[in-house]
Amino acid sequence: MKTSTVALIAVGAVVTVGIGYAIYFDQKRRNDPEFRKRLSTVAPKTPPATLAFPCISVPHPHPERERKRLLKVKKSEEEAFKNKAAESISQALDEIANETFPVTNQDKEKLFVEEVAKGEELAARGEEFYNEAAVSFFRALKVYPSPVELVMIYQKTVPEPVFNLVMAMMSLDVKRKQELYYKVYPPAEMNVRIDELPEGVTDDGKQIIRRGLVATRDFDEGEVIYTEIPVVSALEPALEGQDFCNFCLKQIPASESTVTCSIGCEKVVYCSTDCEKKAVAQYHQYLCTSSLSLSSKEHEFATYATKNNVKYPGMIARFLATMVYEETTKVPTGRDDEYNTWDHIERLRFLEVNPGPTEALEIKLLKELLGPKVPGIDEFVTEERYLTLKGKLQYNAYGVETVAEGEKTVPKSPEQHRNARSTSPAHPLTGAALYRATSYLAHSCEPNTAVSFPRRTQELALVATRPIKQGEELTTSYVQVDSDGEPVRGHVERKKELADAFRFKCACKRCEREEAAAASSDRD
Ligand SMILES: C[S@@+](CC[C@H](N)C(=O)[O-])C[C@H]1O[C@@H](n2cnc3c(N)ncnc32)[C@H](O)[C@@H]1O
Repeated sequence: MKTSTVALIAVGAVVTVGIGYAIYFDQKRRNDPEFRKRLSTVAPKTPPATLAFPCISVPHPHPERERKRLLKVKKSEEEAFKNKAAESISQALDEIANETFPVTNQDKEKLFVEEVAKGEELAARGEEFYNEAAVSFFRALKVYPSPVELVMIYQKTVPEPVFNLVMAMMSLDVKRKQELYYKVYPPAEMNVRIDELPEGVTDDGKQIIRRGLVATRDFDEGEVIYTEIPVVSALEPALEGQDFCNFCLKQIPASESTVTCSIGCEKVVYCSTDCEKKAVAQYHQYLCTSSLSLSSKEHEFATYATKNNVKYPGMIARFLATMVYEETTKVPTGRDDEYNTWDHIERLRFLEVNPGPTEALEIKLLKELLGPKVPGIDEFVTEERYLTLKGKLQYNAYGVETVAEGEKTVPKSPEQHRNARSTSPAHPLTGAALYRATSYLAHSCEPNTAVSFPRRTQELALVATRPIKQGEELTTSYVQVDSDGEPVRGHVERKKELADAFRFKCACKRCEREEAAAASSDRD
């Protein structure tokens, strides 16, 4: 193999797949569990034991015993080889984690060419150098814009044992990054951590684990534990284009003038030029209906949402656009402890959304809207991924309240999400939003926190409703429990609602007390 084979093919491949958005969706594929599953079926394969531990063949008088002995030796050699390979892979990854990777495209390209050449040269020297060769190929993979394409090129050009080592490094790298997530997120200044907690027991006695928020210090009643900006949000369709900001969901006071869309559409307004700029950059450039005919895909998408009074298709479109924005504007540092929007969302649990004609239509509209503008989106938005995203939004999003009760009547949308002040369901919801940390906030019928929107924007503040000790789990109410300090309904009704909407059995102290009281009055 010529020294430049990989580099030559790789350059060709980048040209074919195109750079830009395609890069992003390619990276997503690499992190995709399905893709990883496919990888794990090819790697790590154990090279023949003779490679590292040549078998010593000694004639033996008992052929059957000898066969068994040889089998045993072979098995333990293979095991030792696997362990040794795993150890050196792990060490190599530790070293690579401490390296600083280049930021500019020029420097990345330089590193890529150097590492690939080094890898090829080492691989050509023979088995003894396979580990080092794999490390070089892996480094090249780290800076290459389209890793999946490069893996395919490696598969065709690199000796099989080296390829298997590169694959094993890739798998372990993804696994490590996943495990690191809850160690670095949420950041310390949020005063909470995400812990594994017991959720209950299955019918066959297995413990169910969920993740929840735990305080990392003490809090007084009324103290703000953290504030959080959502990953994605959306106004109620009925408020769009009126006096509500399309970006931060704030109501624009009558004394202030609204900021209109700089691209020129009349469907949305903003409370400030700052909100307008952010919205256009992050998502509105893909959704804007300006200067387009009424039959355009943008109009069709917007009309669908208004006519059916639904926010989630629009939120999914925004979410995908935001991912593209993030990927094309951020300065990569190559650090393993940095996570993007998808990394956050990927971890959230969700309720299954069944495919039906509504979802099929939404996927079609979304693809027609974004497809021509975002290369790679067509393959990325599979039916499964769309339903998963919708399920995650429906399960985890909060209703956002940016107006006081009685200030405005907003038609309720048919979509399900948790309401911030579930003790006051009459409170009008301005929209819905998905938050990274708050998504992990569990339910209790006597919670120790409340979700609020003190700036009357999408920014959420989690407030302690009683003194909280470090290490205590934080909870809020997903459903209406009290009204003006008086219970509005009993544990049976609350439990039913929680089971229907969130599929879990509430076992909070209040439910326990009420159940015990009901049981004792039944006995009397
Ligand atoms: C909004 S989701 C939160 C899940 C979280 N975002 C995650 O991805 O792990 C709500 C789910 O958390 C679990 N949960 C919340 N509060 C709970 C509680 N008090 N007891 C048991 N499970 C609870 C239930 O599975 C519920 O359906």
